[in-house]
Amino acid sequence: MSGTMAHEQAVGPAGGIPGGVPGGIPAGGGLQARSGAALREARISVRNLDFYYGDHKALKSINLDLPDRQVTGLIGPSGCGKSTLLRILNRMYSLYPGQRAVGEVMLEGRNILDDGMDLNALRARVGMVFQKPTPFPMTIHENIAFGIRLHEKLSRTDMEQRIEWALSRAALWGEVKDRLHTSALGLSGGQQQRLCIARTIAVRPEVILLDEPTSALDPISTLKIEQLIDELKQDFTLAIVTHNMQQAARCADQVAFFYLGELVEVAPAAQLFTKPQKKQTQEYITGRFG
Ligand SMILES: Nc1ncnc2c1ncn2[C@@H]1O[C@H](COP(=O)(O)OP(=O)(O)OP(=O)(O)O)[C@@H](O)[C@H]1O
Repeated sequence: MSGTMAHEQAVGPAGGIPGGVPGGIPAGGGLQARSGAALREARISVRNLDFYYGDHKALKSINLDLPDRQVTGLIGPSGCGKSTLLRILNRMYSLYPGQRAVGEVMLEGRNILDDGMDLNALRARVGMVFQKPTPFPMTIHENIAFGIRLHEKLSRTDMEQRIEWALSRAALWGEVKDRLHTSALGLSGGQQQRLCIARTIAVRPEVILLDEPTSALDPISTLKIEQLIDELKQDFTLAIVTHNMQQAARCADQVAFFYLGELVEVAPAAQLFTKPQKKQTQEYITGRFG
């Protein structure tokens, strides 16, 4: 992902291997997966999806539903295709010639892979937050207003209300309300990541994609983002890529395990972590391979 990431971050509308390393789950022990609610109806349905980087087929026949206003965790070893899947869900890959998706990604009855899809509108509906916080080099206020202006024309009052709403939903308002017109680059890493989440929320998306959103953050900032994810699912459908299985267990209602471009297993989090159906899943979550 790294080579293309800076470009993708700039155009965003609003925007290891765990075996034996932190994030791996010891066999049979210690995991508190969300045992929660039954999975809801799909907000996004992926059907028979293949993806190509030139001749390289990076995803093979993926079928996956993202349940409405719930969190789907995407896990699997490095290079298995997790980030690639996220980049398909808001057509980020379309920025690059030679990258191609075949199949269906249905959002509200429409295949977003269709040629006629309005990509600007799609990226407002399906927002993305990246691994490294990526505030624009402008004020906190402008960081939020910039994305809104790409999609909507709001009166001054409505704009101010929307900015406050987005920062509040991202659990940042209290910390920044007195410094809205100072540079976003003066915020801590964790605050910057919440600002990026606020920027994504500000255009009122239906779906929020998070690509390892806490891997650059300290444990306290990580906890805040995880709490935020839990709150955001009241209104938004979320998908989170993570290498940290405890994080997947804490945050996700449903977990999908990928390996070598294939979706090996998808299940409610508690089930996947306690009773995986596939040997590869079992081996991965217990840190026996990566
Ligand atoms: N721009 C690219 N051009 C060619 N191949 C790519 C490109 N980006 C990713 N790939 C390949 O596609 C496959 C899936 O990569 P992807 O980044 O989706 O994996 P990932 O599971 O997100 O990995 P990580 O956890 O390390 O971020 C890998 O084989 C990778 O080398």
